[in-house]
Amino acid sequence: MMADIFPVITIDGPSGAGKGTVSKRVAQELGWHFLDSGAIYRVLALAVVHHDMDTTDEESLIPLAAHLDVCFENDENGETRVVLEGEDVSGAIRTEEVGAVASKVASLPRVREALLRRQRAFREAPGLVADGRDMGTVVFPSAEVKVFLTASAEERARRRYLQLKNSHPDVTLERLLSDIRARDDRDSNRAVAPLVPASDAMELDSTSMDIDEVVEAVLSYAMTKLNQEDLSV
Ligand SMILES: Nc1ncnc2c1ncn2[C@@H]1O[C@H](COP(=O)(O)OP(=O)(O)OP(=O)(O)O)[C@@H](O)[C@H]1O
Ligand SMILES: Nc1ccn([C@@H]2O[C@H](COP(=O)(O)O)[C@@H](O)[C@H]2O)c(=O)n1
Repeated sequence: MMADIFPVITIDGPSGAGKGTVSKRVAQELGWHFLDSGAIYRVLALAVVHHDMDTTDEESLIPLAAHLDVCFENDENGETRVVLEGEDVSGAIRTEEVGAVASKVASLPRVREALLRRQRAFREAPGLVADGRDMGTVVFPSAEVKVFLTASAEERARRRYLQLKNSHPDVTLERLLSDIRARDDRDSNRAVAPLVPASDAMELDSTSMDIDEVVEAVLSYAMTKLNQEDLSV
């Protein structure tokens, strides 16, 4: 497959570990493309809510996933706008409620399959940084560089709280921690593409690291791996 010639860095891990933030920064440093695969599941979840659909009805969700009318538009500040059926949903998809629906529909094997091609299409020149749960295990198993980014559930809830408290004054740390634990449990224990590190992934615990330290650690690991790949061809 032609697309396989472009290198991929995958960053998988649980909710709030910092995958999106770090992947975006790494992609900017390298001048590569960026795939936020969670946003695709979140957009699907929002469409399910908008259309008042049953999250367990796999047959009805497959066509919705396959023909999801979504586009990702980069604005002049480098921010990505997520547009679903013509409506800017960039903010609406970020709530824990939408995350919870996303993790329900993401447990349906044929829904995941329907989204595979859309995700793989992001592999373009000069390279791709992809963040999610199964980037290194299922979507890009041949990726040159794989990272599994974690942090304690308490630290992830704290990060999410700081992120949401101004826009959603009703959020509480306790509620976020229990939502994160429920989502971890669902994502890790589903039958298809569960949240597990790829056997060839570097595991990085960011609990006591700041964003710059994580970005630096990922870039330095990626450079080593990519140089090794160059030498082996
Ligand atoms: N190492 C870090 N230290 C402190 N805060 C961080 C760190 N990494 C990320 N954050 C902050 O934590 C919040 C969640 O980060 P981010 O959205 O990147 O996580 P994520 O793993 O992509 O989550 P999700 O999978 O739910 O989308 C953001 O507000 C981000 O700025
Ligand atoms: N590769 C992926 C990405 C996401 N999911 C599911 O979507 C939920 C929301 O993802 P965020 O990264 O935006 O939090 C997540 O809880 C997963 O259930 C997935 O299955 N595979």
